[in-house]
Amino acid sequence: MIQSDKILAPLHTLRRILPLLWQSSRKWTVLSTLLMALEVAFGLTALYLLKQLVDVVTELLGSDEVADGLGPVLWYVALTGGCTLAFMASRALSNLSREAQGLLVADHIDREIHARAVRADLAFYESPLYFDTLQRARQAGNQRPVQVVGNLMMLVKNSLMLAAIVVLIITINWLLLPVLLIAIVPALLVRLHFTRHFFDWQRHRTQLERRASYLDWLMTSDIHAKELRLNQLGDYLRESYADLRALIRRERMRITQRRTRVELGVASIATIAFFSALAYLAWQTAEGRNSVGDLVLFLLIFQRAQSMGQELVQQVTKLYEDHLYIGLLFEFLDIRPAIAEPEHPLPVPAQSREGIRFEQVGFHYPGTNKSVLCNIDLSIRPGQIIALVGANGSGKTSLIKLLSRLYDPTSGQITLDGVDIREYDLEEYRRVFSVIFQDYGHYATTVRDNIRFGDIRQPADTPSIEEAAVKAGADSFIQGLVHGYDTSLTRMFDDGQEISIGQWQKIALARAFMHRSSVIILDEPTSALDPGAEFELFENFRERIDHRAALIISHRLSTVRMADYIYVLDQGVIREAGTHDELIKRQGTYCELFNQQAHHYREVES
Ligand SMILES: Nc1ncnc2c1ncn2[C@@H]1O[C@H](COP(=O)(O)OP(=O)(O)OP(=O)(O)O)[C@@H](O)[C@H]1O
Repeated sequence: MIQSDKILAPLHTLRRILPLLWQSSRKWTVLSTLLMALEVAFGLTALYLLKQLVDVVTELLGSDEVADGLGPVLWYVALTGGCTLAFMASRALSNLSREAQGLLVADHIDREIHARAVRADLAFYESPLYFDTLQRARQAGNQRPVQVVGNLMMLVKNSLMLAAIVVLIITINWLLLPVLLIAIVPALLVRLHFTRHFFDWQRHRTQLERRASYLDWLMTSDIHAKELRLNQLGDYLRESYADLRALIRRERMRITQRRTRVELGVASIATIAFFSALAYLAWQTAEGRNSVGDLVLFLLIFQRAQSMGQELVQQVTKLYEDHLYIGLLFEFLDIRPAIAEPEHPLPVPAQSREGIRFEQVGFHYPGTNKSVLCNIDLSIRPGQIIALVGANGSGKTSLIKLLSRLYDPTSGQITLDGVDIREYDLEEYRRVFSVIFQDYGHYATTVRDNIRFGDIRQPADTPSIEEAAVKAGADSFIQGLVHGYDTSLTRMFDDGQEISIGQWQKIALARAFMHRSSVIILDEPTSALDPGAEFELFENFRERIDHRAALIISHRLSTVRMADYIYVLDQGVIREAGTHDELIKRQGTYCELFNQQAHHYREVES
């Protein structure tokens, strides 16, 4: 059963490749298959005609009517020449169409990989398995599906030619057939074995390769360039990289050396078999049981058969390898997000009445069992400004991730107007929010696009971009840039300009203001802003956000103070909740934190 599964697996791969080729480019798929079939047909016909020509010439040489026989000879010459020309033309066109098809299929596969990557659950990025699968899919290469069809055609062609040669060998002496098998079959088995072995090794070694790529990236990217120089990490990283590469190289060489030894053994057996056959034929010829012609034919044909067999072995190995690697590609393409659309999604209410409620929500990250949030009850009513306060690691960002459905709770539920948010259309639901995370994006594109990414459905020239920048306090510095809103940011491409971290944060704020969402979520929105900018942002915050609801995370309690309601998180649990005045009166954690910060300022003042 297992064996038959193994044999049928390449057929299964083929069944998946064909629709992929068909989806990528119907026209080129039909054309290149047709041209490849023509190439094979003309190639075989030309060979057959050549054989006929030789037969006719041989017959003619033996007859007295040479002049009469010239007609058919010329006829065969013309036919063979025409066929050879047609073979060359179809081969050239077939190569051309395969190349065109290859480019389209490669782009199609990239698109499919990107489609999976942008929809994959956030949880995937937290699992090394995701990166391994992605790396392997990339390793598989986007040209393989096209190669498979080409290799398959060549395999058919070579098999037919080998079959013809086998028939010829049998006509000399059928006992020579096992010799041919000894020359081909063990080599095939050895190749298949080592292809699988190498594939398994590579699969097993994906993380090591990724670690090496990571070190390479550390040494060559700009992100760590400052620390790398100041902490003089260069030599350490180079050594670590060299050690990893040496380990990978050693393991690989070990496999290659073993393969070379076994292949040499197999080739020696084939050679011994060949010379034994030769000796046998020579003996038979000496005994008069074979003609000298048979002996010469054997020498000529057998070598041809052997090289044909080698090609065949290569093609079968290649097909097997393609099947293994394409499996890796499909492994990635088969990834399905767990945060999925419900079967019958509900439309999100245009105007929320009750707002959002967390009801006894608990959460731990996939693959861990540490509880990050526990029995959370929290509500955000329309137009209400909520603040979340808590020490590092208390679960504030995780709560936002649940709210924006980047993860689903492990217990309890979150509702919008009384309906579990898992019932809503996912994309529509996510549009309820505009979020800036602490690690917001720095996009290497224009200022305009950096802001427009907050609501990509808007046109590039929408005045909303400038309005959002004004609200975020970013407009004045943007006007001062060389090309204003059309300035390209980061130094990654020509004409790009770098800006300060605080300026990046203002652009991220503008991005959040760009989208006319019902709820604005800001995770540490002012950590890099100067006090003046921060004061300006929160001075008339409610008007700035057009009286929409907001959820703000901040360690600066001066910012938190203006919120309508404050939740204090501690180790994933809500310890206190209330307005600023209520919490101060309670004299709990919030009051203590607030007094610590206020005391510090008072000290500075005095
Ligand atoms: N992707 C993750 N996978 C597993 N655990 C995580 C992940 N992200 C955060 N955690 C854990 O969850 C807990 C809460 O993290 P979270 O980022 O929500 O805290 P936070 O309150 O936002 O902290 P900070 O104030 O430092 O931003 C921490 O103990 C952290 O180690």
